[in-house]
Parts: sequence; structure tokens; C-alpha cells
Amino acid sequence: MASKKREVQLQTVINNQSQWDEMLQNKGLTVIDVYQAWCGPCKAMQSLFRKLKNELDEEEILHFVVAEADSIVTLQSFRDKCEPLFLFSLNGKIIAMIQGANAPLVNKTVIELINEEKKIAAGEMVRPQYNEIVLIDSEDAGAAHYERVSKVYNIAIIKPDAMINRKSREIKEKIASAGFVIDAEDKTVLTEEQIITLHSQIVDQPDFEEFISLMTSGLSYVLVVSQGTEQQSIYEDIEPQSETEAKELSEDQPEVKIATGAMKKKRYSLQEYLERQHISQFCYVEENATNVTRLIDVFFPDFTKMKSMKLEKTLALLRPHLFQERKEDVLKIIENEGFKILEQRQIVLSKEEACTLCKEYENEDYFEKLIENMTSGPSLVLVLLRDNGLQYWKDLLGPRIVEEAKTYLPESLCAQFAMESLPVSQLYGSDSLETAEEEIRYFFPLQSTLALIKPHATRKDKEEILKLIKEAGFDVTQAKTVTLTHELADKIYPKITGKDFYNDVLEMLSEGPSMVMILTKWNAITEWRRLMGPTDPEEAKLLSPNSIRAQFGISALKNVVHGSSSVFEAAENINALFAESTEEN
Ligand SMILES: Nc1ncnc2c1ncn2[C@@H]1O[C@H](COP(=O)(O)OP(=O)(O)OP(=O)(O)O)[C@@H](O)[C@H]1O
Repeated sequence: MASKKREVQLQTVINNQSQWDEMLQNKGLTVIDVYQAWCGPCKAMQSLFRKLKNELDEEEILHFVVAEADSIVTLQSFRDKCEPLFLFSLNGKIIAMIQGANAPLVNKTVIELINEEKKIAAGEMVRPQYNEIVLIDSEDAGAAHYERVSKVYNIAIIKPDAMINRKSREIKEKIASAGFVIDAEDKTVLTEEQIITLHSQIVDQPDFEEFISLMTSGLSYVLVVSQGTEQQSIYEDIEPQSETEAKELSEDQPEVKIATGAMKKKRYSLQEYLERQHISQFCYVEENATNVTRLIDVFFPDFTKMKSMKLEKTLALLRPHLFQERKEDVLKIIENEGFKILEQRQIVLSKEEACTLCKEYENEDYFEKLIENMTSGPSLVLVLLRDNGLQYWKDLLGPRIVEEAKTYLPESLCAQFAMESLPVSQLYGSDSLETAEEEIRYFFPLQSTLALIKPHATRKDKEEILKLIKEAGFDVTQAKTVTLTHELADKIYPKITGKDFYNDVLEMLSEGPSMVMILTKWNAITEWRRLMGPTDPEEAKLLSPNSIRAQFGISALKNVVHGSSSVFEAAENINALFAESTEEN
């Protein structure tokens, strides 16, 4: 009886909506144990809450409550779930949740949030911008919301040294083969701000600058990782090191399953798993739910939206007459329908190419006329991206035969853009995802070029340039920081070794580290040179004001970036600087 009374004192009981709303008025942090009437609050965690309450001794800003999901409307999506769930409300906003009786994580989250509150109160830090977890919004959001609460995400960052040492693929494969799910990934050069967000607790340390330089020296892999289902997970056999460990394993850890004899099977956290695989030194792992939410917003701002989408690419083509006469009208529709144009080019199709694209009409009596039409001038070929893009484009196009389209679907693009010259649609779209991929690769083959961000670019310039590279659709397939020696410079610049400014170039390159990269996309050599702009920044400002050299260049010599000029030069340059890195990360 005594213990029951203590529990009530420890956690305020909330069992209706108005009590819930009142609870949201609490100042500081409220740890909410969401429970089901039929199974009661999580007993296992009460000793932790008592310890936190006593040790932190923060009556004013630390509160514990138990909330019954069945009688509180806001918690309706948590009804009938048998796993314990803890919500963290900070000054009335739910900013984190932890599923399962994960005591270490709950402990860490409470301590971190309370320490933050204390620092904010003392004026030592600015309140972080936490995103609120919306518990009920519209009915439509229900499914996405459930997804959000039912998964616990971790962030893993594979550091630049692992990328250079060709470890990244191995690490990703290991993570996946152990049953973890990689829900999102991005290969990127981290910015200073991102590193400060990741390692805020060590910013004051004397070697932090050096650490930033190391972490920004090349590509990192940012992964959002969730623990897969029980079935997907590989349970690793472990042998307890000692009797004490054996006892701890079986008593304290519910996920430990007893196998035969002294062998145990354990489902590890991501950090534990990486440590056991001896690869944790290559990765930064964040498991704290609050921090993970913050990092997902930093690295994947559209994460929730993207997860509910099925982004698909398709190839679209405007045949010559349509391209010549009504291109703008079609492009407007494409834009209004929410497509993103990833690539576009004009191309005069060869007879062979036209035959391949028009194969379905080869037995028709107008086939010859069609091929003649298709090869008569430039067509416009586009790569379109959209949620459910392939089918959406096909639906917009409608039937392929004009007569059919006019009779049954006059709204379709086939009917709207029909022209006397052809009995078939003036527009084309890929038939399936497989064909789309093949056709896109055919019309837009990938090309790589070597790019250099020269030593005089400041860290901020470098970050801005990397952002522009990404926005222009380049894939940074390799990146590293190197101080270019005379010998390497000769390999990059064989064409200007006789010029009177060549010694200045050598000196400028040897002044400090450059970031060297392999950039990949369709037509990469030309596209990168276009993005760089003319050699002299003054000329660039006049001719191409949005180019990199116009924005960041200092002089003809210090023009911040370099790019290979031809396919041959790109191959030579890449070989000179990345000969040993054959891995496609
Ligand atoms: N007139 C000049 N005075 C000083 N340095 C120059 C001059 N012209 C070129 N440079 C330097 O030599 C580099 C190579 O010159 P090049 O003529 O190949 O120009 P680019 O092809 O526009 O540049 P890059 O090869 O670096 O992409 C330039 O990027 C610049 O650093």
C-alpha cells in the first residue's frame, strides 16, 4: 500500500482530456508514460523516474505523469498498443517520444533536456528550435503520423576517413545485413554548422577547429536508420564474459533471449552493433530521440513527406512539330502538374532511335510517315520527376491514337496537342519503370569530370559552392582534401605549363588544401564549366553573374574553381587524383 501511494506522488495521473490540456501548461519538462487501461503504467520505469526526480531535484521544471490513452482524445492513435511509450513535453510542446522501456535512452533524454533548461534559464544557451510532434492532426495525416510514432530512428554518419578508406560500402552492408533498415541516406560534405549541431558538447575544446577541418575534408554518408522488425533482425550469439554478465543479460535486458546452455542471443542497438563489428570508429551515431528529430530536420527536411511519396522518374518526349510550335504550352502543363524537370535536351533522332521509340506502331501503314516525321528535326527529350510520376504522365498523355483520344478523352494531352501531321500522339512517355531507366540512361548517359575548389576559397565559400553543385543536380561521387604539389598540378594543368602565369598558379595551389571532387551527371564536363563561368571573375560578373567565379572569384588567378575541359582531360585528371579510389561509394 505504501509503495502504491509513493507511485501516485511520483507521477500525476491523467485520465481525461481536460487534465491533459492542463498538464500542457507545466513549466519545463514533463515525462509522460502513455499507458493502456488494461495493462497499466510501466512499472519497470518507475524506479528510474524516482532516481531522476531525486538526483536532479528540479521540482519546478521536471514533472512525471501517467496518461491513459483510452480516455484522452489526443492519445487516440496510441490505443491498443502493448509496448510502453514515453512522450516528452517541453513547455507544452511534445518534442520527443521513445517507444519501449528503453531506460538508458529515457534517462539520457531527461538529463539532456533538463540540463538544457537549466542553461537556458541561466542565459548560457539559446532555446533550440524543436519541432513539435503533432499527435492528432487531420484524418489524412493519421497514417503518416502512425509511421512517425511507431518507428524509432537513429542517425549514423559515416565519416570522411571511412569514405576514403573505402569502408562505407562495407559499413552500409553490415548495417543492412544485421536487420537495420536504412530509411534515408545522403552523401554530402558536412558543413561547419552541421558539425556544431552534431557535436555541440565539444565546441569549446581546443582541437575543435581541427576536428571541423577533418570532418569537412571529404564526403560523409548521413543515414537515417531504424531497427527492423524482429523477423528482419539478426540475433547475434554472444557468450557471457562472466557469471555476472550472464546474470545481467538474462535479468535486465528483455531483448536478450536465452538459447541453449550458456549461449545468449541479443538484439543490439546500432551503436553496440557497430562496436562489436569494430567499425564504430568510422561512424558517429545519434540515438537520443530528441537529437535524432533535430538532425533529421537538418539533413532531411522533407523526410516525413518523402516517406509517404513514391518518387518516380520517367522519360518524356515532344515530337518535332509539337516542339517547334507549342513547346511552351507543354512545359507550362508539366510545371503546373507538379513535375520537376531533371534534365532536358534537344536531339535529332536517328532513324534507328525513332524506330526503337515507335516500335509499337511498326505494323501500321503510317509507320514510314511517322519515322520520317520523327527524324525531320529536333525533338525535346525530358526527364521528369514526380510522386507516382510514371503513371501520372501516362494518364496525362491519354490514348496514343489521336482519334481515340479525341473521342474518349478530349482532355488528354494527346487530344489537346494533336496535329494534322500525325495520327498518333505528339508526346511520348516511358511504358514502365524499367524502360524509363533504360531510356533515361540512353538519352542522358552519365559523365564524370574533375572539379577543384582552390585553396583561397573560404570555408563559407566552399559550403556555398557545394550547395550550388548539389542544386545543379551533380552527384559528388568522390571528394577529398589535398594540397596540390607541383607534380599533381602539372597533371591537372598540362595545357598551361608554358604560360607566363603558370608559376603563379603553382604557388596559388600550394598555398593550402584544395577540395578535389569527381562530379557526375549527364554532360558533366560542359555543365560544370557552365556553372564555373568564365576564367576571369570580372568577365564572369558581366557574362554569367550567377556563376561560381562571378560570385566567389577574386581574380583571373584566384578564380576559386577548376574543371576539366574535355573527356580525355577529365579521365586523365581523375586518374591522377583518384587512381586508388575505385570504390563507388
Ligand atoms: N591571365 C591569367 N592570369 C593569371 N592566372 C591565370 C590567367 N589565366 C588563367 N589563369 C589561371 O590558370 C588557370 C588555368 O587557366 P585556363 O586558361 O585553363 O582557364 P580555365 O580553363 O577557365 O580554368 P581551369 O582550367 O582552372 O578550369 C585558371 O583557372 C587560373 O587560375
